[in-house]
Amino acid sequence: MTDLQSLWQRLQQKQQALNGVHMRDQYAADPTRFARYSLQAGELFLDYSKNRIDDETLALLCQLAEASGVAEKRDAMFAGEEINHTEGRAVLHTALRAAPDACVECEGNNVIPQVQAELQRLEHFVTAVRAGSIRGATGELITDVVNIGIGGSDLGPAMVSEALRPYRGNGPNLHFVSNVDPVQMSDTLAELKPQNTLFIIVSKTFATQETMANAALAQDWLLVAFGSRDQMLQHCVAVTSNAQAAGDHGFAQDRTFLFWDWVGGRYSLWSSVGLSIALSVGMGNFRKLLEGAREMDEHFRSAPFSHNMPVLLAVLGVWYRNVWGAGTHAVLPYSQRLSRLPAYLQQLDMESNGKCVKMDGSAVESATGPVIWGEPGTNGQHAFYQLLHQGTDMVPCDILFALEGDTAHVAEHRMLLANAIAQGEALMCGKTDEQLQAELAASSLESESLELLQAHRRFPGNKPSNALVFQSLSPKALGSLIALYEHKVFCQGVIWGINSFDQWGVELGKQLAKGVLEKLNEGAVVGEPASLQDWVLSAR
Ligand SMILES: O=P(O)(O)OC[C@H]1O[C@H](O)[C@H](O)[C@@H](O)[C@@H]1O
Repeated sequence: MTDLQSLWQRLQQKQQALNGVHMRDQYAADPTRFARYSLQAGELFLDYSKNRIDDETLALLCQLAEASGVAEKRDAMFAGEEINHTEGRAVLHTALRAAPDACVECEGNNVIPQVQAELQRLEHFVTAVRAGSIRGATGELITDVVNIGIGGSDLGPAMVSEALRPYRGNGPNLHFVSNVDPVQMSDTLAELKPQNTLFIIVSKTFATQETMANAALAQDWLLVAFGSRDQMLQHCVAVTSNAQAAGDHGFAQDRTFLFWDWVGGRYSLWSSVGLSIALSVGMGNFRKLLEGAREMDEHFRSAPFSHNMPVLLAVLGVWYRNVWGAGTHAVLPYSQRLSRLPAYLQQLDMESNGKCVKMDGSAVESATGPVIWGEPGTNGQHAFYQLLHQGTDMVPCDILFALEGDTAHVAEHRMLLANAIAQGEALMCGKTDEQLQAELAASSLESESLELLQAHRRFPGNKPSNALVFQSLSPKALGSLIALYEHKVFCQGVIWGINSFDQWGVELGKQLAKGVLEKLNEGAVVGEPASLQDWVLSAR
C-alpha cells in the first residue's frame, strides 16, 4: 500500500470514529479549541474550530497534502514551470502581483518587467481618464464605463468593483455586460449617453462569441451617435492576450492593454483585465489589491502546512468532499458588497476542479470539486438555511464578514455581525433535546403535540463551517481573500491529481451552438421534428 493509500484509509477510520462525536462536546472538553484552530494571515483571520476534526485528523490531512506533492507543485507554479500541461502553459497569475524587483522566469525570460510596464500603461490611462484629460470624442468627460466580457473577463472585475464601491471617489460609474442575451446590452445602453461612455472589450482570446456580439452592439450604438469610425473607436479600448485580433478589429496599440497566455481567464483580474476596477477605485487602490494578494502568496509559500491558511481550507474541503461525501460547499458572505463572490468562486473553483481525468489521462478514483453556491447572509437565512440546519445533506460553509462596516451605520452592522456569528454557532451546536424540552414545556401545548413538535423542531447541529473575518472590506483584505481561494483551489487540484488550469469541458457546447446557429439562420425544416432543434425551427 502506498503512503497515500494508507493516509486515505486512516482518514476513513478517523471519520468513523468522529461520526459519533459532537463538536459541541469537543468544544466543551477543550477550552483551547478556538485558539488552537484559528489563525491570522495578514489581514485575514480564519476560525476553523467548527469543523469535524481533532488534532490527529488535521495531522493526517496535512500529511495528505505533503504526500500529494502540494509543496513541490506550488514551487513549480511560482517558478513559472509549465504546470498547465494540456495547454502547454505556465500558470503565473502570481507574477502579476509579485514585487516589482522580483524575478519570475517563464521560458527563460523574466516576466516581471513586462508586467510592470503594462501596469504603468494602465496607470497612465486610468489617471488620465479619472482626471478628465482623456475624454470622449466630443470633449466630454467619461462618466460611465462598460466592461464587455464574460467568464473570467467579467466575474472578477464585477465582483471586486462591487466589493470596493466605497473606494470609488470621483471614479466613473461601472456597468457590466456579459450575456449574449441582447437585453442586457440594451438595458445598459438605455441609461447611458454615447459622448460620456467608454467601453472596455475584455477577452483573452478576442474571439468569444458573446463578447464579440456585445462589442458589435456597443460599436453600432456609438456609430449611430457619432457617424464616424474614428470617433467610435475613441470610446473603446481592448484588453486581451491576442494583440493581433484586437488590431484586426481596429484597436490601435495605445488603446490595447495586454496580458499573457500564462494568465488563466479566471485568474486574470490582477492583470489589465482589472482595468475597470482601476478606473473605478483608482490605481492606488488597485495596487493595494495586488499587495493583499502578494501577502497571501508569501504566506502560502512560507507557512508550514499546519498553519497555512490556503492549505488548511483545501484539506478541510477534501475531508468533507472525499471522506464525508459532501457534494456541495456554500459561500455565505455577510456583506452585501460581496454579493458576487459566490458567482466568482463558482468559476474559480468549478471550472478549475470540475474534472474527472487525472494529469496522466487516467480516470480519477475519487470525487473532485464540489458544487459551489451561496448568497449573502442574511438573505440566505430566509431562503435556504433551512436545508443547512435540518436537511439530509452535509453542506460545509464558509461564513465571511468584516468587523467594521459603514461608519454611518454601526448599529446595523452589528446586527449583521450578530447574525453571522449566531449562524456558525447554530450550525455547530444545534439545539439539544433538553433545551427543546424546556422551551416546549413553557408553552401551553398539549403533550401529544409536544412530542411531534419536538421531532420537527430538533436541531442536530454538528454542521461544519469556517469563519473568515477581516477588519474591513479594504482593497488589501479583498486581495488576500481572493488569493486565498485561488490557492485553496490549487491545493485541492494537486491532491486530486487533476489539472486545475484548463477548461476543456466548456468547449463542446460552444462548438454545437455554432452549428445550431447556422441551422437557425438557414431556417430550414424538413418533415416531423425529431429533436428540439427541429422543433424550435418549425415553431418559430
Ligand atoms: O476572455 P475570453 O477569451 O473571452 O474567455 C472568456 C471565458 O470563456 C471561456 O468559455 C472559458 O470557459 C472561461 O474560462 C473564460 O474566462
